[in-house]
Amino acid sequence: MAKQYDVLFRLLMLGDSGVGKTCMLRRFTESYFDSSHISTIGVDFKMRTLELDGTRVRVQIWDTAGQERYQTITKQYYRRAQGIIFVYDITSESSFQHLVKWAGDVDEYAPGKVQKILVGNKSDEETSRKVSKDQGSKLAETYGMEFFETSASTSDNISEAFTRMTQLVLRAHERDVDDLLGSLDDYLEKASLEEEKGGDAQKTCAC
Ligand SMILES: Nc1nc2c(ncn2[C@@H]2O[C@H](COP(=O)(O)OP(=O)(O)OP(=O)(O)O)[C@@H](O)[C@H]2O)c(=O)[nH]1
Repeated sequence: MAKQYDVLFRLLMLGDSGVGKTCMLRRFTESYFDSSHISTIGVDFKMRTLELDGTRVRVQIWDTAGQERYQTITKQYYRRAQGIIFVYDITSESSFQHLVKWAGDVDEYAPGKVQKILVGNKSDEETSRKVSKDQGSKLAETYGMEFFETSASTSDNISEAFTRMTQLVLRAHERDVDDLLGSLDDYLEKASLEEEKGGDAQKTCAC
């Protein structure tokens, strides 16, 4: 069966417990919002395929537990990620302050080439806001990241944030992807020639 995508990337969501990581992921992958909070245990993931600049990108998005007691487990996933989404809750000052810790952990455990964005979630809760948009934007600038305010509840900016994250990763790995697609083209050409000759060609494409 033909492969449904060209490349596979792994993204990781980090941030305090309750900021809305699971809800954001559900909104993006299943267009669904649940107002209950069931804490993630360890890690969980969901997939979605996007078509970007003519490339079919399959993203495997890892949702990590924000609770401290799972940190030993979640840190093991840092080094396998190509993109990291830092999330805080705009109604929680502490979740914003803790970003220093999350970013420090990533510097320690994640690969240098990893792409990062900053997201302030729950933008629908304007009346309970504790972190201004300006504060979020300035912190993102300090870290050299792009910044989004999102709402998993209303869906505002959710697709934009995940899509941009994926695009940044795709661009950072453009050369690898070009090499991969080039070898895939060679393979398909060879396979069709073999088919014409009645032969059989096989290749396992690991990305
Ligand atoms: N108003 C509003 N509530 C939200 C939003 N996103 C999440 N929530 C609520 O915030 C609570 C926590 O959401 P989760 O997605 O479970 O939080 P989490 O970051 O995955 O938490 P952990 O798994 O413990 O790390 C839930 O009650 C959600 O309904 C949002 O955009 N707006």
